[in-house]
Amino acid sequence: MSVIEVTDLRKSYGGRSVVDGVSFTVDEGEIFGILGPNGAGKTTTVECVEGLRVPDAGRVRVTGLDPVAEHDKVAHVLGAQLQEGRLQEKLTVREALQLYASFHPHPADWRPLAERLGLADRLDARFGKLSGGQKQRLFIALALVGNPRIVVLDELTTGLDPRARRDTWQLIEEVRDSGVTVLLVTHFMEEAQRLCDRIAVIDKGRVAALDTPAGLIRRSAGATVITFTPSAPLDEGELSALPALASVRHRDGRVTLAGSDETVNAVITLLARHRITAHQLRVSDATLDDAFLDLTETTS
Ligand SMILES: Nc1ncnc2c1ncn2[C@@H]1O[C@H](COP(=O)(O)OP(=O)(O)OP(=O)(O)O)[C@@H](O)[C@H]1O
Repeated sequence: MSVIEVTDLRKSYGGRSVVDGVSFTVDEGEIFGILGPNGAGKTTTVECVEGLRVPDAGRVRVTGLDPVAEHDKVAHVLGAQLQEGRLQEKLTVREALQLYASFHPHPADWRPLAERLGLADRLDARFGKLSGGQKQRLFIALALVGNPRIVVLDELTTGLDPRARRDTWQLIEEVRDSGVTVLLVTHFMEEAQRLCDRIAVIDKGRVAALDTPAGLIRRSAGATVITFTPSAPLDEGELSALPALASVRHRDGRVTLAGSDETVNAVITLLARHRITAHQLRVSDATLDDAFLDLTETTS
């Protein structure tokens, strides 16, 4: 069952189109990622879902509700993460949780929520004194305190160290496991690959691809990557004529080819023919990073 439906969403600022016909649906219980380069229109899209911006055209429904016309009802089913500047420095964790719980008709009990998010011993700490990771955990708690069915998290782990980021990922999985649908906006491929059931790659205001992380990798042109240091220079013309080749890169004497299994076999034959040895030969599957670059480059 879809809990979010976005159909042909459009939004311009000062005549410049930043969201240009975006459509996707989010199923109940999934972690749905919105991934894209800076300025792609990700935040504008999710803010239309939250009812914070009014679309120029298109249709947005959250559990069947219109986020603009029925904003109050949507605010109770959809929990949005606050942007950092929106919480007063002097507010304590307890006060923030109590305040946000008071906005909702059927709030969650904030005490076990604080416990679950590792904030139980920080209840009297002021917001301004929290670490980056603690602030992010508080934002998740505030987004969940209204007992929403859906939570929107935008660039949640930006600025966190690797450990805090991993802890936050675990929390997001726990939130999903508790039955809440997650709409996650992110820049980080690793984050999207690890967490998301499906991802919409947004580029220049359009959906460039929508699939599972594995599906996005499969559909990118260079799904297999082969890297080696040749014992003698290779002929560029012969390299670029390899079958199913998506890209060739040279760096510090190493050659990296993206393509398919066919490319791998052909380059090995080519090397053997020229009696060139491939040192430190590595063959690997492309990552979501490779797929992302491929997908966002080809839509220009
Ligand atoms: N209120 C506004 N008025 C004018 N332009 C805006 C406004 N909000 C966003 N923009 C512009 O619209 C474009 C898309 O912005 P948006 O924040 O949706 O992108 P994004 O994909 O979330 O980017 P980022 O990853 O950098 O946050 C950007 O070029 C931005 O400068």
